[in-house]
Amino acid sequence: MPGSRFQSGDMVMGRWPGSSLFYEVKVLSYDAKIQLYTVIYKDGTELELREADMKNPTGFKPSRRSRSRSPSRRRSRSRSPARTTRRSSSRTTSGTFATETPAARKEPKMKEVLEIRLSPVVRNTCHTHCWDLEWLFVFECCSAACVLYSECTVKRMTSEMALFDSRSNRLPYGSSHSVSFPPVFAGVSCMMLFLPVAVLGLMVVCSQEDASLMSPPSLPALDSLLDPHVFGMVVLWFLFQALLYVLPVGKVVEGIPLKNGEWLKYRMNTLHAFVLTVAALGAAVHQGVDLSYIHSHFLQLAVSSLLFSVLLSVYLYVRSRWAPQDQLAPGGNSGSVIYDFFMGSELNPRIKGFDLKYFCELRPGLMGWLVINAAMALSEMKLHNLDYPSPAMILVNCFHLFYVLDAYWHEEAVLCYMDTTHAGFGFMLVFGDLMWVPFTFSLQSYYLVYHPNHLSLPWIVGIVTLNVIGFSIFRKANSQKNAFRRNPSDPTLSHLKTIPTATGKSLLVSGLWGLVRHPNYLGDLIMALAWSLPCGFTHILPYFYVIYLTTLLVHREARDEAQCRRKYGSAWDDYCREVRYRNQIHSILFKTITICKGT
Ligand SMILES: NC(=O)C1=CN([C@@H]2O[C@H](COP(=O)(O)OP(=O)(O)OC[C@H]3O[C@@H](n4cnc5c(N)ncnc54)[C@H](OP(=O)(O)O)[C@@H]3O)[C@@H](O)[C@H]2O)C=CC1
Ligand SMILES: CC(C)=CCC[C@@H](C)[C@H]1CC=C2C3=C(CC[C@@]21C)[C@@]1(C)CC[C@H](O)C(C)(C)[C@@H]1CC3
Repeated sequence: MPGSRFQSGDMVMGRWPGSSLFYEVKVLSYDAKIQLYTVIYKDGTELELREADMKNPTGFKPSRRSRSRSPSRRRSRSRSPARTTRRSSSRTTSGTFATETPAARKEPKMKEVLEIRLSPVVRNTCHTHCWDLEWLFVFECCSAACVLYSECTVKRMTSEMALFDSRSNRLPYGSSHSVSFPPVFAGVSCMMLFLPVAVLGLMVVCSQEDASLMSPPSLPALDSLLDPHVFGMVVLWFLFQALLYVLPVGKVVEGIPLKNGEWLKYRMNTLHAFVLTVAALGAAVHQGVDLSYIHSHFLQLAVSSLLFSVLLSVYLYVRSRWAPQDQLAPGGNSGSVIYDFFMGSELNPRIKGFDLKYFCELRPGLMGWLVINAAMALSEMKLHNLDYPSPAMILVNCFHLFYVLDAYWHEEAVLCYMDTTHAGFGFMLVFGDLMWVPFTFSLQSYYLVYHPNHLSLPWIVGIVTLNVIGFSIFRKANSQKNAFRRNPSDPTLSHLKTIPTATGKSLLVSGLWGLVRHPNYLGDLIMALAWSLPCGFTHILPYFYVIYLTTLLVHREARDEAQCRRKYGSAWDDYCREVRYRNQIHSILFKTITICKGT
């Protein structure tokens, strides 16, 4: 391998992506064009690494800190004869550094080939301009949050295939699925603290005249943040939406089959609920209720939503302790309180027929987001003495409204999304649905209240066109896949080319799914960009949503690829050969993120 530092066959230390841990790897090849080494870890995991993520073993001083420090790890070791054996064998063979990769610890039986590409280092980053620093900062935060979110979910999803102790539904001790996997355990704890603080921090910065992440925020008094009156309003909002959910209107459909062969029923009435909410709010405004209260109490509302999310998560955790085993999410009882609290144990927690996860995913948060947007438009008019909201505010409001209405129109499809079918309902999703969605997705309209941005007609046309393109891709891709999954022999889909798999399901290889893998993510990202552009280019903050979604979907895509490869085996490889492109925006942005992380 001329020109490269390491030669094929060399044993070196390679960084495990997303962590600071190094493991022994063997160099297989080097691609000079993309400057990446293909390496193989001891458990068979093959990855592509850049040179900066590889070190010479000579003089390498690894540490075992992360292993020995994790209390949960210590606990599970001592309880687990299997782990003791494994540990001692790994210690004797590994010498002074870790030889098992996290993947091996997670899934000892299955060797997976992850498609993670780390990009070559580009050293000329521009740390001089404040805007660039902001980018870097937001990238860092988002990548950290989303990597951890993904790692947690990967663990949960891969554990579906693990052998469960049939009586307790605990993962077998010593199995790779124990929650002591250090980045996950530490990640869970950090995320629970970091995410709410991040949301509040973004909101504070957004309300400042200079909404730069680099300027010191003027922090509000802590005791002003929790207002019992505002908390009461949050509870009322939740109860009002719950009331609309149980109204006997709208058709009832069956979800996907559960482990016990049961089919849960769901009432489809989000659109009815939306219309009734608009009517109720219209009546309230007519009666003199001032919606700009939402703007003036924005932080207090977020803190109350956080408190509500915590209380709901505690309730979910406690009730999951008594839940029958067949109602738990895959790997839903890991044995770690903190992990189960965060990830959620029950798959579909219900109170009688009231499905808490399905309700939270679509209603209080998404509808709350729209109400916040409307309140921001009113506040903008009030603050700047306008007869109408500004064009930028109208665009942002319309785009978001359209996105949510689309989700409601295709409500049934949500029953098949990964979060509904696989994820437990715990703090992560509760917080995501009730705080993250309404308070970060509305940052653009909040930003515009204090930072008006003039849009010329060509810009408006350009932005609307971009949103239409993004939406068309997003909708067409999701509809094609959903229709195909619902009824593969639908005559209207007979023209689509497919690849059969051993599971009996087929993979679409034509239409949008034949052009690029995960075209739905691409459409979502293009829309996200169109939502930020009305806010101009003065600050990075309105682009938070694009950055969040990119990082989330990049990892979601990597996770889904790994999962599909395991599920469909060689048929998936055939699909990848046939559809060579992954979502290209992902690759570019993922590379940018890793470059930023590496510098
Ligand atoms: N706004 C936001 O914050 C977020 C939005 N989203 C959006 O939610 C939507 C759903 O996302 P998500 O559930 O993650 O993923 P997808 O809807 O893309 O589902 C992935 C699954 O689709 C199936 N699949 C993949 N390729 C093919 C193919 N070629 N033919 C047939 N089936 C295939 C596989 O499942 P199987 O084979 O088992 O059917 C795979 O596991 C997306 O549009 C995404 O953009 C997601 C997260 C956050
Ligand atoms: C970092 C962190 C707290 C992550 C939590 C992630 C959740 C906020 C998102 C996971 C998947 C989501 C989806 C939507 C909203 C965001 C969450 C909950 C969604 C309901 C938005 C509307 C779309 O049309 C959708 C239905 C496709 C989408 C489904 C996934």
